[in-house]
Amino acid sequence: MGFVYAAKGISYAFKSQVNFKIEIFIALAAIIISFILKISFHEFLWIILSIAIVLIAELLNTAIEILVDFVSPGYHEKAGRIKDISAGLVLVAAIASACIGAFIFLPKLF
Ligand SMILES: Nc1ncnc2c1ncn2[C@@H]1O[C@H](COP(=O)(O)OP(=O)(O)OP(=O)(O)O)[C@@H](O)[C@H]1O
Repeated sequence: MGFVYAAKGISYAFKSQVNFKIEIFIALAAIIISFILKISFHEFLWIILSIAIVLIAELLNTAIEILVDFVSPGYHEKAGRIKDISAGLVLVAAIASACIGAFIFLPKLF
């Protein structure tokens, strides 16, 4: 039944996080563009991996934010620091994914 709880967690992240919705939208767009541009199987694996790291980062960030708010509801410098670092991990994943997407898609477009 672990799958049901996992689905509940992903569903919560989707409903509560605007960024997660945007990332899902970009992921679907990337998959559609992959088919339109007929990228290779290995290139498609990189796209899947890129999508996964961003979604995993966003889920982790969401969990960390909830955990911080739970253990430290008030203002605390360290609570803010943890959230900033957590936001940083999403940014690193997003930049890496954008680079991978650009390296795969751009040469096929221009
Ligand atoms: N309890 C806190 N103590 C100190 N600073 C905080 C605290 N909560 C948030 N902050 C600061 O505000 C920033 C934004 O925090 P917030 O919880 O609103 O996250 P967010 O990035 O806006 O995420 P989301 O929009 O997904 O809820 C944090 O990165 C941190 O710098």
